[in-house]
Amino acid sequence: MPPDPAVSATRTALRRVLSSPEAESYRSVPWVVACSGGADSLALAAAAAHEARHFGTEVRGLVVDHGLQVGSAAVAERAVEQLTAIGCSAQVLAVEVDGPGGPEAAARRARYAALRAERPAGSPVLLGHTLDDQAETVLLGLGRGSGARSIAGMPAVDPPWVRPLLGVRRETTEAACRALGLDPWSDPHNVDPKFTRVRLRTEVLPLLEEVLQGGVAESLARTARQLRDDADALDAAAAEVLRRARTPEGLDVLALRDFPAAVRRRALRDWLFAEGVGELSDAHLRAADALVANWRGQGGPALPGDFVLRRAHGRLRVETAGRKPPNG
Ligand SMILES: Nc1ncnc2c1ncn2[C@@H]1O[C@H](COP(=O)(O)OP(=O)(O)OP(=O)(O)O)[C@@H](O)[C@H]1O
Repeated sequence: MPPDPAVSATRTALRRVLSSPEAESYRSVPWVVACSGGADSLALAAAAAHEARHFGTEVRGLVVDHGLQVGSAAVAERAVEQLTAIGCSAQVLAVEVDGPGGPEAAARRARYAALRAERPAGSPVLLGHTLDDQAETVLLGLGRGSGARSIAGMPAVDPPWVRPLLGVRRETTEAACRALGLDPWSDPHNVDPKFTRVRLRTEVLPLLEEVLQGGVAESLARTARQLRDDADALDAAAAEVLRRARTPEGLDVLALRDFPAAVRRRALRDWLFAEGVGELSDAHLRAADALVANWRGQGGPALPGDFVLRRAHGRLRVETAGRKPPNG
């Protein structure tokens, strides 16, 4: 009997990503699947267990127990049971969740650190993000105005992370689990409207789908792919411009000036970052860029971390606020 269409879709998606040139080194090493016990990562694990036989490799499931919800250990054990039943070796990683930024951010940090540390050297870690997650990421990035990189969404291959299901709908992973007799865990957080993402998923996206008569999630995911290609090209151009503009005395303004603003600002952002200046806003970068492309002798902008950018003798330099060399 041919496999269920949802099961086929998850397998095809996985095969496609792991056959791509970017994933070449991952084909014959063990694959790790990060599994929460939810439908996305359980369907992913089942697809991986099936495909691994063709690739001549094996699958290890890692289930992170953040210990934040009552009964989390039982949820993790249940995920391990199901992973074992579909032919993966599996283990629970219990992590300590603390540090800045609230419990969600701390849990994410602890999860990724544990997965990275536990994976066999050279192995990919497969994550179950779906097309719906991608659409939500893009919409959130757009709404927050956080720049091309965040609107470009999550990449499919970002070593050691691999996201084979970015082109697969969440409803497909749920259908695949049903067809395979798996019993995914429903995270109560996924329906709690105190989380921004949940409201996006349950209120904003359905309304947009209705107003635009469907296809919104796919369109957002397509936008992400296109922007990713554009952002990659601009980043590569900026890296080359930056390579030529660096001098021991600072950044050569003339080597930057005639490039498009999108390239200049990226080069400036990367240079400032390398100089130890982070947390840059769009306004900071525009003010920095004005020193290059629209200079009328004005002073440079103050930058986060008590730094100031100055232009002198045709060079840009980052200085600690307070020092003031002659203009030039
Ligand atoms: N407890 C967990 N144990 C192992 N893997 C997990 C766990 N939680 C999430 N994952 C992995 O991460 C994927 C994405 O999960 P989820 O959407 O909940 O993450 P998130 O909190 O939105 O954070 P991010 O999108 O940054 O990963 C899952 O499909 C799964 O592969």
